[in-house]
Amino acid sequence: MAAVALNGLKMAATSQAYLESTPVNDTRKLLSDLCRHFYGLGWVSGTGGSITIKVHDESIPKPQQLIVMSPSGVQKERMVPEDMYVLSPSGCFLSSPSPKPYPNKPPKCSDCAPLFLKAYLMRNAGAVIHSHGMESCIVTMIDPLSKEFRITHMEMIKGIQGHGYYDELVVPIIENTAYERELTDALAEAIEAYPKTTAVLVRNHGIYIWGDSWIHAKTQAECYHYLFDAAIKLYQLGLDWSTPDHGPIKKYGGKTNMSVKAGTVNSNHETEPSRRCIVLDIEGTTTPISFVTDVLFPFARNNVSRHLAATYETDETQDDIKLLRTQVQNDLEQGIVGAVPIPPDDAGKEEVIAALVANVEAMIKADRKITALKQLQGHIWRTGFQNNELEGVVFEDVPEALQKWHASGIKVTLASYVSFYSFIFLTDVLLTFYVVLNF
Ligand SMILES: CSC[C@@H](O)[C@@H](O)C(=O)COP(=O)(O)O
Ligand SMILES: [Zn+2]
Repeated sequence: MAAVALNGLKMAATSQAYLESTPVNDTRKLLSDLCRHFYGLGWVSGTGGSITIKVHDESIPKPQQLIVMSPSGVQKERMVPEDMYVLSPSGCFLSSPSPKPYPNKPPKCSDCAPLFLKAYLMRNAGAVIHSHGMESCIVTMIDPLSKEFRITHMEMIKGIQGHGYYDELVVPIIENTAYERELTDALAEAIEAYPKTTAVLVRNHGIYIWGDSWIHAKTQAECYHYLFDAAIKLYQLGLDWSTPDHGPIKKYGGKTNMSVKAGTVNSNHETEPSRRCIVLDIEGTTTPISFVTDVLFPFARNNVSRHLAATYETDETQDDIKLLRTQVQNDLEQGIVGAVPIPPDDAGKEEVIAALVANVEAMIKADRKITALKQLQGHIWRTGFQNNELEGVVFEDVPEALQKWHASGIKVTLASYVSFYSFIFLTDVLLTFYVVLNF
């Protein structure tokens, strides 16, 4: 007989015959098969992780069904049906594996047993999986102070009992301890506090997942791991997995609003935003190259004389002239084509400017990337922007991108081969963000 009546209920018989029955043996085999599969997924490597399944018997209510559990500290992918423990519903050992020769350790039931029993008792589970999957570990480390993992608007949430696509999935996180059994009370408290949850994360360790049956536990375990993996990848992309649109991670008052916040913890146990930076080129990135070649360069070339004449007495232009003199002197010594001597200052402003213009035109024609030329061009462009003779251009998606990155705490730096002054005056958008982000 597979079951006996007790108090009007049927419960698993503990006869040797039942312990050797097909349902028990099938469950032993199923458990070893699943563990081999889970090893392939990285859930039970290095002897970590564990699994337990109730012996399904239609004639026995689940709370009275026997429990099959994996042994402790063994190569989980190499377990065979005979290695399993069989326990009564209350956790008494009914069958233990035989010792194996050296180098195997003496058999011992999984250290997770008291935790598994909590899930059976408190949630009437049919199976419990304890995974050491890397994603279940790392997702608890992104914010070491977080007590929950939250995610929404992901199709795989539908694989978690009682959840739809639009629901927010909340998984409690408990703190790890030196020994697995010491997690028991915290796990029970989390199960109590989160009536909807079918899993509890253990920080820096892994996760316990249960379901009505082994299929349900496995399905959910796959969905949980998928969601943790997605969350980590979204985080690496600077995206917030916890919000419906999974947009850039936002910061309020220096803190992110993610349910598991980004960043590191400083000595005051405050989360600091992670340091991330995007360096944007101007030409061809924020701004069409044609703006530089067709507008900026011709403007500088056509306005050298006018600019020098209008600003000749200023310190800035005198500094530009000084740089040009030094450059031209070197060029003359090296026989650079187009270099012409610049008369001394007392030769008169017009003569000096005429020589400067001749040199600058030759430098532009030769497309020389020299500081003396770039500095002067930058000043000419700045004057052009200030007088509204030049108007900056950016691609249409630039303002929104800058806004998003800025809001998510990403530092944006602009770089240009043309000139410092060429880009900070390109548009109000670039100027605003340059000032906000760099000063
Ligand atoms: C790598 S050792 C991991 C164990 O300490 C424990 O966390 C674990 O998950 C497995 O326990 P076990 O007793 O082998 O079932
Ligand atoms: Zn573990």
